[in-house]
Amino acid sequence: MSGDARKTAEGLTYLTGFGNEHASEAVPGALPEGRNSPQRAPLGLYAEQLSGSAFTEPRAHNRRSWLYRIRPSAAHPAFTRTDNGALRTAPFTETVPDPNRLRWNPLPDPAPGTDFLAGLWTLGGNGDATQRTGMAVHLYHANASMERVFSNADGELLIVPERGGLLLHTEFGRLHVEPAHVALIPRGVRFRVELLDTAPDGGQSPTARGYVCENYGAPFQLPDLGPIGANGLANARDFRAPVAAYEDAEGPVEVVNKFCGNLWTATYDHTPLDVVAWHGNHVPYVYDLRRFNVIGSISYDHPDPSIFTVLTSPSNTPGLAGVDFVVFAPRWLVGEDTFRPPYFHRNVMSEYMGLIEGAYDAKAEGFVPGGGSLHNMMSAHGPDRETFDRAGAAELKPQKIDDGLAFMFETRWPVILTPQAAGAGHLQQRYDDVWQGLERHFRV
Ligand SMILES: O=C(O)Cc1cc(O)ccc1O
Ligand SMILES: [Fe+2]
Repeated sequence: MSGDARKTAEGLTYLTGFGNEHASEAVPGALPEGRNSPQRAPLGLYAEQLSGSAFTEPRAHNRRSWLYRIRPSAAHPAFTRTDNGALRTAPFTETVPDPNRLRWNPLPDPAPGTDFLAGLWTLGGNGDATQRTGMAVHLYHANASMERVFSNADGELLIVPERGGLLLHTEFGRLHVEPAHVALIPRGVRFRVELLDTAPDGGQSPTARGYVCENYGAPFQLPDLGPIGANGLANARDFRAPVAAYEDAEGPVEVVNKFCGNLWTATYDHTPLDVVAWHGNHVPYVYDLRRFNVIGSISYDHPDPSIFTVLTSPSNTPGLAGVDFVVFAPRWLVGEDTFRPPYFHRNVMSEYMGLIEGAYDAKAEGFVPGGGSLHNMMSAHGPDRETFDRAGAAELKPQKIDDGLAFMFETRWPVILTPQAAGAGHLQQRYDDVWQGLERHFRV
């Protein structure tokens, strides 16, 4: 059942609830009653199904939406290849997998006129888009709104803004997303990105920067809660889907489609964002990370960060995610006789981390908003020397961590870099040094 439609501060109305069977019409009567595909759809619209799962997947995993649109999506000319820019897709085979701990500064400024699509820059990833497995880590840095429309056949896109608000014009309606929010565009859904904010330095041109997890595998879902109970972590009611809002424009519109790793373009004679009504569960959504209900230890020890999972893309092995999206949100630390920051560890999973604002409690410096770190499978990492020394000497009174918002894309396979990430000018050269000088304290 669909949640209530709610109006937000940004003036947009949303439908609430994760995975719901939503329904929305921008014009009263546009949505057929009692059937999906009447002989003639209301108001002269075309009915079209968009499937996000095989028709026959179990009901709990079945995803599809019905769209009622001015023109059917099929009405378009042939796509032709266009330049992929800095966007790359799995399989990633161009560099030797690197066991080193790696860290990057933010992307350099884009050339004038760079829209969200042109501003996408792939760091690396794993799996194979044609096999619908694995993931990619992208960053974006844009300074122009999209005039064109984009869709991705290869997977869903989890957009994590770090700088600048975005208005996402999707086939399903509009979503507003800003730093500390995330947005998800499902596989195949067409959208364009309008930049909302001017540069922080007071410059007039808008600017937007952030991260994207492209998930080729099973769609993100909420993690099971097990003994946590019926509530907590990301609560389903805080996920917001758009209400139907359509554009009705004739004239040339460029539509770009990423298919098996390449960008293809076609010039339509109308906008494809012409959906007047829809219903279904294959829908885009936004989520405010500040709503995350952080659960942690109230006795001793530092729990594994799986306790901070917002969304998970499961594999066929229970508990083994293709990719998890994890947030390190403001929280209290109260553990007694406990080393409170992240521990030293080696992990069979591979960890890409980014920073949305402030600082991260395992790194005293060098890990900056807009930057990122990669700790691939089994690479040894943890607190830097300064953090280790400080945490070992700290008085263990209750402590609020509220000066930052970090996240992790944690994946079952190593992240293989693109050549542009391996050779980037903004790749830090001496990251290993943060673990230099950890002194020997052993005494018998
Ligand atoms: O490496 C990191 O900073 C991420 C992380 C955080 C934590 O609290 C425990 C384990 C872990 O990998
Ligand atoms: Fe880690």
